Amino acid sequence: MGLLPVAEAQARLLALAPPLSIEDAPLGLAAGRWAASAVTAKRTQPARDLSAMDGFAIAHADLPGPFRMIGESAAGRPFAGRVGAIETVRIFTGAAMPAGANCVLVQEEARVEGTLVHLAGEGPGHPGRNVRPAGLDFSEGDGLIAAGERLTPARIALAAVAGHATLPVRRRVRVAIAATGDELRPAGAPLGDGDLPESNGVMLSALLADLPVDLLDLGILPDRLEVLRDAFAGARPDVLVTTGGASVGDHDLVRPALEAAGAAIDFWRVALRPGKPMLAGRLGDGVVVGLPGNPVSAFVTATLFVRPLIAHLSGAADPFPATAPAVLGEPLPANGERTDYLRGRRIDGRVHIAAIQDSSMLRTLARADCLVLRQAHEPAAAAGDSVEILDLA
Ligand SMILES: Nc1nc2c(c(=O)[nH]1)N[C@H]1C(S)=C(S)[C@@H](COP(=O)(O)OP(=O)(O)OC[C@H]3O[C@@H](n4cnc5c(N)ncnc54)[C@H](O)[C@@H]3O)O[C@H]1N2
Ligand code: MOO
Repeated sequence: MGLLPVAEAQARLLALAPPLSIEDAPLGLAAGRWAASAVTAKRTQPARDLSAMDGFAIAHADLPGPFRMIGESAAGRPFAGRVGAIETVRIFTGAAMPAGANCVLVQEEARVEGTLVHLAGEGPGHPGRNVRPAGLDFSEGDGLIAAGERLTPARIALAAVAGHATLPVRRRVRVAIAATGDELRPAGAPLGDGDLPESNGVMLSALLADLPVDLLDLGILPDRLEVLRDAFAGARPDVLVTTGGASVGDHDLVRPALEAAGAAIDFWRVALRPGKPMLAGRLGDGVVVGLPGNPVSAFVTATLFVRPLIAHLSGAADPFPATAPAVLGEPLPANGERTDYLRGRRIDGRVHIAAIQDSSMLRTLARADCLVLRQAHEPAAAAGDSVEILDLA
């Protein structure tokens, strides 16, 4: 198997499984998920003409008044009668406009004497002034959220006011995470000679925290084929994510262990730096993604592959991270055959590239606020050139 171009690998990964089944989620549990079908308005908003201000509902033709106050309209308590000639109704923001009135005199421009209201300012300039007409926001039957759009806080609120208590979403994704490597110990545990605190598993959990996942931590697995095989075969999640053991060394057993567990590997090795040795395939009814062990490689491949896979399974129409243009702070050499994601940091509007890009170095990753994308075979770039970045901030 040669090196697969990144975009091709991403497409093949998503093709391994369709989005998960649909369920109705209460609004409070729908946030951050994706609409599984189009959401339309069950009602018109506002349902009728409402006042946009606190003041007095009048007929514009009756200006300059004075007006005789005949009642009150508050939000939720509309005035039942009708505003006749040079009459007014005390009205509050969000309250229904009474019949016969077509604008609102704001209270700052009114002087009240008993039941008489005098104009004490410019007054509403035209009929309809300070009134929100019925249907200003949307009308019953309008399409509000498209299938595949993320349910942001604003869309949750929109759905609520459109009359929905639940929204159609894909079920949550069950994700199992396994770190592999004899040298790994849980963070904070005592370390023997050659031991290393485990960091990829906790990084992955953190990286997926804003996605609709139920995480299953398979912990740290040793470099032993049978142990790996049994752990991989037993988990049965929607997505199994492994880290480490993906390369070609004698102790890199993830691929053979997955195959022994019954996995069909779809691809191994991507034209990507960092992250070349990643693999993906099907295991049982789920998808397995094997990430490289180097911490920055694991981060980059999780960002480019695991998060988009979870978004895709959750019904996202646009599952891949967005890139944006930025101005390069220093020159970059021509790129080789692998698409490069360089740790960068924006200072005064220019992006500066960390001098050493070794994929073991977490401190440069933690300091980076973006990844600078260099396409395979991209020519050298000068300071001031535009580059594409992936925002990490
Ligand atoms: N002869 C070759 N050697 C290597 C190649 C190659 O093509 N030919 N590829 C290199 C590349 S690129 C990468 S990336 C690494 C990835 O290899 P593995 O996925 O097999 O990763 P490991 O060997 O298991 O670990 C690499 C490194 O990362 C540390 N590690 C692993 N897991 C964790 C974890 N959960 N938390 C923290 N740190 C972890 C591990 O201790 C190693 O230091 O292979 C190159 N080699
Ligand atoms: O791809 Mo490895 O991730 O270059 O270090």
